[in-house]
Amino acid sequence: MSWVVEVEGLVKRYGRKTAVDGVSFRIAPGEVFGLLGPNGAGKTTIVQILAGLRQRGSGQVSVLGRDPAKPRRAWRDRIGVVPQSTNDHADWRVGELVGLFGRFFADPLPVSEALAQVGLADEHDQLVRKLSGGQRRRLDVAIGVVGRPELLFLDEPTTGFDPEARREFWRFVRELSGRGTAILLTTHYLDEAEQLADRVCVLDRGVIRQLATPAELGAHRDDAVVSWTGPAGPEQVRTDDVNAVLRGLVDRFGWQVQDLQVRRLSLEERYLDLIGRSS
Ligand SMILES: Nc1ncnc2c1ncn2[C@@H]1O[C@H](COP(=O)(O)OP(=O)(O)OP(=O)(O)O)[C@@H](O)[C@H]1O
Repeated sequence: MSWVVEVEGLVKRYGRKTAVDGVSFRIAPGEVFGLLGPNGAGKTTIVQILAGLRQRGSGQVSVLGRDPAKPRRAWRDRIGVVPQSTNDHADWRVGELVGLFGRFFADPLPVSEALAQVGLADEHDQLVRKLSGGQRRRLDVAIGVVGRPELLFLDEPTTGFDPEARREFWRFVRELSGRGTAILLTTHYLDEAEQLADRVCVLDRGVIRQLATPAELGAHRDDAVVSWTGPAGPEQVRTDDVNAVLRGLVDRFGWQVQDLQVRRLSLEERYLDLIGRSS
């Protein structure tokens, strides 16, 4: 297997702050790889290093078979980057702008096709400043895919989207990966990673807490939450021994335990555990 991305022992420091602390992972062709983590986890730093936009401190990195620290024109043609925030280009028309970026690539998509892929076909002649927030973000993505990248970096692509726009965008990402594009997606949203990613890398404070498929991430939820209403009001405990908790409750209240509920730990709670922010 030839990996699209190979990262081994990546470290990046900004002054005395260690932003990325010994991270290793690989991305396969056509894979959607989710980098999930809270603010400051190191996601953008990793994307920038892999996209050749920032120098690493130490470690080995190979992207499409090359070291991104020494980017070449032909290599850049094979990747697409949708950064977290982009310049505005407010007075450009949508189609002109995508066409301009397309000219940087050897074999760009026709503008109409790039716009159609992100659902902006009808906005070809629209001024960028007249687009909604969600439409602008889709324009960023059209610019990211116009060069037919083999690997696309999407840095928090759906921040500010309404639920419908997010679902549409998710459909687009699935189509793109279905056509063979590998995608590195950074996100704060657990549901987005769960929906889109073949594998999810949970990152916190520069360290990988877990690297697993979404199903595996959920499968580790051994703990349960038992809740009831006692004399002082609602109470709950987390436990890996539900029977012991239930026996304790019966000892206290007899068989009249009010509002008794037992549920599995949610994926969200599991994620918060992983990043050390227990609910
Ligand atoms: N240019 C910089 N100079 C100094 N520190 C930086 C710089 N860029 C990032 N950092 C710090 O490095 C850490 C990781 O930042 P990074 O932007 O990579 O995280 P992130 O996971 O992308 O966060 P967010 O979700 O908020 O975008 C943070 O503590 C941040 O403050």
